Amino acid sequence: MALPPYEEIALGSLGRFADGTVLVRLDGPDLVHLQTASAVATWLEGTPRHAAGHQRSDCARLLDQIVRRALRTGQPERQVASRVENGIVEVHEILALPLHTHWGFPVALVHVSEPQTRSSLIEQVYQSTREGVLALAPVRDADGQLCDLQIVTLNAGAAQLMRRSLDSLLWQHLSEVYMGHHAQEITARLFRVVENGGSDNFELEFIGDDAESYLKIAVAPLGDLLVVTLVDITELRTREASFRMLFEANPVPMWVLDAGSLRFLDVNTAAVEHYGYSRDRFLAMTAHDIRPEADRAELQIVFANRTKPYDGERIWRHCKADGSVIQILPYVRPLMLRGRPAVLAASIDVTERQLAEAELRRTRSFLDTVIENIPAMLYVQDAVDHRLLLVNRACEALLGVPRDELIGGPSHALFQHTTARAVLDQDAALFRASGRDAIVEERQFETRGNGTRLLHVKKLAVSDEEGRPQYLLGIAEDVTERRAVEARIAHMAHHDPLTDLPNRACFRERLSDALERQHRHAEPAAVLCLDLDGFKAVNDTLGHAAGDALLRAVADRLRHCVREEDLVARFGGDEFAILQASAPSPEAAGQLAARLVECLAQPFSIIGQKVVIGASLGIAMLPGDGTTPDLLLNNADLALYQAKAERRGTFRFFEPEMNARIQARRTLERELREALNTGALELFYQPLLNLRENRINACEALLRWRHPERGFVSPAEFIPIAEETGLIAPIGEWVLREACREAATWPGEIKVAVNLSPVQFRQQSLVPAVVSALANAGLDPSRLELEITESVLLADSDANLAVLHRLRNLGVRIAMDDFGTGYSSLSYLRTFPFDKIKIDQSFVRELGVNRHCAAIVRAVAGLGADLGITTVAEGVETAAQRDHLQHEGCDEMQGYLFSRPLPVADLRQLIAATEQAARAA
Ligand SMILES: Nc1nc2c(ncn2[C@@H]2O[C@H](COP(=O)(O)O[C@H]3[C@@H](O)[C@H](n4cnc5c(=O)[nH]c(N)nc54)O[C@@H]3COP(=O)(O)O)[C@@H](O)[C@H]2O)c(=O)[nH]1
Repeated sequence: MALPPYEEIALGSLGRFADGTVLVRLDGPDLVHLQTASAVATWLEGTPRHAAGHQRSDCARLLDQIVRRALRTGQPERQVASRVENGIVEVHEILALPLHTHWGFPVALVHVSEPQTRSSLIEQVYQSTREGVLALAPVRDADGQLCDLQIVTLNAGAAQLMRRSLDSLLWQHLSEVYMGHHAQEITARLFRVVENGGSDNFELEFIGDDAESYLKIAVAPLGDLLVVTLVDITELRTREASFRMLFEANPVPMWVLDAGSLRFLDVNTAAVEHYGYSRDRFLAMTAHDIRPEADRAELQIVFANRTKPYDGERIWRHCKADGSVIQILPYVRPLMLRGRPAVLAASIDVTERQLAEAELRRTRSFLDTVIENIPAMLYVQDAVDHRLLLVNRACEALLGVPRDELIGGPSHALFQHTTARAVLDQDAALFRASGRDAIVEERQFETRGNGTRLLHVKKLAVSDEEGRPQYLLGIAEDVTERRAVEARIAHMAHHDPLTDLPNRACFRERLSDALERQHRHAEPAAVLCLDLDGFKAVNDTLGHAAGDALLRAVADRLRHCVREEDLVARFGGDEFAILQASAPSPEAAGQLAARLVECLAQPFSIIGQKVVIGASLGIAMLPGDGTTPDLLLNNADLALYQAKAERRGTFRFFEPEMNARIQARRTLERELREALNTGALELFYQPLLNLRENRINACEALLRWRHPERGFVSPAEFIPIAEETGLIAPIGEWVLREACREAATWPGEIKVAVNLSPVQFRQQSLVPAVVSALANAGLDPSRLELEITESVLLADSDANLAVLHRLRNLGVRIAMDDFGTGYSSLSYLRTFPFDKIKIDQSFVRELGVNRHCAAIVRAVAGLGADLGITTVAEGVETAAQRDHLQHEGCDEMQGYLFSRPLPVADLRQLIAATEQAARAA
């Protein structure tokens, strides 16, 4: 574009300034030089116009920048620019002025001044460097010997480092310059370079007037001159000192190793103290030496392949001087020391930490084992989302769900909907209470894999430091079986195992409740004590299995006889009790007792046999007959005792006087037991006179109890007691032995008669006892007559008949006593071949008074004669009775008329007298 004359005129009007100007236009993104003065073109390194593709000089770039800045700001821009050419530095001032023109595009007028200064670049560098540079010229004496050095040039840096002005140092002899306490050493080293050539490098401390500094000094010859370079290394030295201090005073064991040989180059005090090796010993060792043999190869590999510091990557083992091995975590940094690669290592002893961590791991493992193996289900769930975080093995087993399915799932999903809802509500309540109270409960859970289980659950809320609910810890024990066993044990503790009826303890509790109700609501009730009649015989004859079966059958009947609100209990043996609740009156209790008697009197079928027993009952009413369970039971028992004593198969109400009566009876029982042991029992004998020959045919042994206070106690009084208490067995055996022994002393034709109780037939020992008595006495069996009553054949007839046959087979004679008093006396004569019939004394007594009795006596005497059975009349007290009996054909008589029962000595006399009289007749 050709410049319009106006611009040329404008430039021309600048006069000599125009030589240093350039007019620049902004053309789009480019700057176009419209008019460039030749001086500026030269300044721009001979590139008068900027052309695309040309390498732009620094000056052109500078001009470009300042123009753009001026055009952008619309303000004049000024800058100083240095231009280096042939080692000469020219400094120009550049001024850019934005112009307002009518051309419509931005134009700037730039003025580049004449060089303001022109200087040598070397000189500038030499003067501006902070390093000191001096040139020293040798000074020789008259002999040509080097005696000093003279500063022939120095830069500002040298003057500053020597803390003097440049002018004061220039041309000075070195000997005149203060160089501190190293002056001699410095001079000597400089002289050596002058004399020997070569170069020298050294460092020294330079102490000035106010501060000390460290200089690194390099000396090199330059022709005849010495060039000395001074570098301030004070900062470096300070850093080194700091490092040294950090290293040495560091509480962490540290050392520096040669990277190649791994030899210790330096160790700090902490290392010496911690490892126990002296510093010298350390410095004589390599890093291998402080490691166990087995770890050394690995160390070598690590150092050979290491590309980066192995900071705390792994634990190493180090050996201390005392032989102990420690675990350390190394932190290693590579560095250069004295020109050689080295490593700085810090070793943190983590032995304690490792031990603690190992202990922690062990503890954790132990706890894991405990948690895993406790037989209770243990789980932890998140407090917020209820997800299970931990479950143990028992948990899996109990729920029947694998752990993987449990963890992460909501705890309530384990249960059915209703249970889950209740569990959630309960957990929420627990967290609301801030975990102050644990929840303990037993609940039935419907598990996914194990059906319904009864769990004893304890739940604890675990909160964070701020008290926010964090976890819920649950411990649950499956108590399904235990509770069942406990219930069974509780049942057993309160029930009789044979009949499953409540036992005495349970009865007492219920009786206590009944008393309480009676006390509060005046509810009457009755206690009925029941004892089976004839149970022992079943047990003895049919065996215990039959006895047990009978007791179970009795229990069933009793259950059916009472109302639901009543209670039937078994106290043991054949003792039962009934608590008749809300018994309206003694009549109602009596009706129940009668019903029970009636019910139990019905035959039982036990192991294929028909068994008939009975029951006796005693009744005590609440509260009149006692205000405590024990008293009521005791009084009902007294009533039962009375019932049994009077007549079996009946019941009695308690009466206060029973107590005294029964106490007396119990005293008698105790004394009878003592009598048997102390020899207070003895036998009297009453002769049975042959009515035809007037001779003694036999003598009946009649038991007597010589009581120390009461005198003779009648057998009619104590035999029933002996039968009830079982004492009849030893007493009966004693009578047999004693009677046989005595009879053996009598004339040979006189027999001895011994009474047998029906109870003795229940003893398996009866037959052996008879055999033994006969054998011991040496008595012929035919001289022993055993008297039995109808009752022997009444109960257990088959078994007792069998015993009778066995006895008779021994040769013993069997007599039917009290004949005529029973209902079936005659039929028994058909049942068993009796040897003798004793007509009961009640018939004899009425002879001559009651014609029926005479008829009966006649009939029995005739029957005996016809059947070949000896007939005896008992209780003959008068001659008329004797005559009558003699007339009717009775064989023998027994009674006071001839003789009362006599002590043995008297009997012997009577026998002798009778024998003598008979012989005389
Ligand atoms: N099992 C056993 N029973 C025995 C034994 N010893 C006796 N007894 C039975 O005791 C009952 C009472 O006997 P006891 O008081 O000895 O009375 C007997 C006679 O004393 C009495 N008796 C004899 N003669 C007369 C008389 O003329 N008048 C009169 N009032 N009583 C007289 O009769 C009793 C003998 O009766 P019994 O036995 O029926 O022959 C009694 O039942 C004895 O059986 C024993 O060791 N074991």
